[in-house]
Amino acid sequence: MKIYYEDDIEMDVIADKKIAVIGYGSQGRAQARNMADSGLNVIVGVRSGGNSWNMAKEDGMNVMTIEDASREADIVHILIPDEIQATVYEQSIEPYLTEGNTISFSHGYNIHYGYIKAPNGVNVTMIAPKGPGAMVRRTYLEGFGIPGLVAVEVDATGDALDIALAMGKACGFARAGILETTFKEETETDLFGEQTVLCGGVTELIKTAFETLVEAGYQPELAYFETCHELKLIVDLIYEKGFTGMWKNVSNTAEFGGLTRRSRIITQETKKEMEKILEEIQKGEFAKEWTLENKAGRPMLKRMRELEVGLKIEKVGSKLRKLCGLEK
Ligand SMILES: NC(=O)C1=CN([C@@H]2O[C@H](COP(=O)(O)OP(=O)(O)OC[C@H]3O[C@@H](n4cnc5c(N)ncnc54)[C@H](O)[C@@H]3O)[C@@H](O)[C@H]2O)C=CC1
Ligand SMILES: CC(=O)[C@](C)(O)C(=O)O
Ligand SMILES: [Mg+2]
Ligand SMILES: [Mg+2]
Repeated sequence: MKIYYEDDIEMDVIADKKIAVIGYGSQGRAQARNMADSGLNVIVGVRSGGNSWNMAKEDGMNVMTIEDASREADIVHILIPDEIQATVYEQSIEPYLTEGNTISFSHGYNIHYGYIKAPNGVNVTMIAPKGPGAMVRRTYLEGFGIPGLVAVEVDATGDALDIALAMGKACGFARAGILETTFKEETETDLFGEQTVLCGGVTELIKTAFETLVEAGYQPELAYFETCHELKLIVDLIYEKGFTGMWKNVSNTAEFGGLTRRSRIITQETKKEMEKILEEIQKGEFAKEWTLENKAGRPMLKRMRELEVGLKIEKVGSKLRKLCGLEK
């Protein structure tokens, strides 16, 4: 395991390079601004006249079409949604690549599953934050950063790793540490983490606990505060102090109850299901399912989004977040 920090990384390898950030969404806006604020020559490549174009202009970025940015740049950092990267790459990026260029990602998905293949002579690298775009920007401005992952799939120029690390340092990731990995390991662990814990698992856990209390007749507002709102405060303790530190900060009652009951909630059955989900990721079955969903116009995702918005916890939560000023 190799972790790189600020002092391990030289910036001169990209000091005179043009870096095109393709996409100006969660990661694109954050990483483009961080790299520009770190003194790099950043171009934002987005669709002409769209919301991202206008936002990037308002942020004072050097904005071009994806084609022009890809033609102009030495490094093309692709930060558009995973499910459309292959199409946009084929139509608007690959035709403009030249020998010695680098294509760079913040998720290994399209390279790992073979949806994007780089031409000979082009580096393929990844510099990926382990956190959402908003936190990439916020922590950078606070003088710290989000931990990052770095990987090199193709090193055509002999300095692909140095290039990726310098980009990560410019984004602030080296302040927290950049861990060396592979496209395969990043892709499989990122998909697994977001499906079973970070996004999927945690919302199902909260939703189920909230519904259990409400169906038992408790006030929905109290159920929301107990099972959702307070979770951030507990996770912040784990983030800062680990399990042991968190247990030290809650009551002995909570500690005894939590330690004796948690394995009745996340059971051996749960572990078996996690192993099955990981296998689906490793075999490419999830990627195939996501590709088919997009080809069909995302019917399942649209339906699930409608159901999510209609959840009781969303209605109760929105009311309470507005009352305390968290939500506009
Ligand atoms: N969202 C996150 O916090 C994280 C995302 N990533 C990775 O970063 C990459 C970018 O993800 P996000 O920033 O979440 O994407 P996003 O969904 O926020 O990107 C939206 C942006 O992509 C562009 N875009 C959207 N549709 C387009 C189209 N059809 N043609 C051309 N441009 C289009 C627009 O500029 C738009 O603002 C992905 O590979 C993702 O897996 C990695 C770590 C965390
Ligand atoms: C924020 C992040 O790291 C995720 C959950 O992997 C993602 O947005 O894809
Ligand atoms: Mg992730
Ligand atoms: Mg992800």
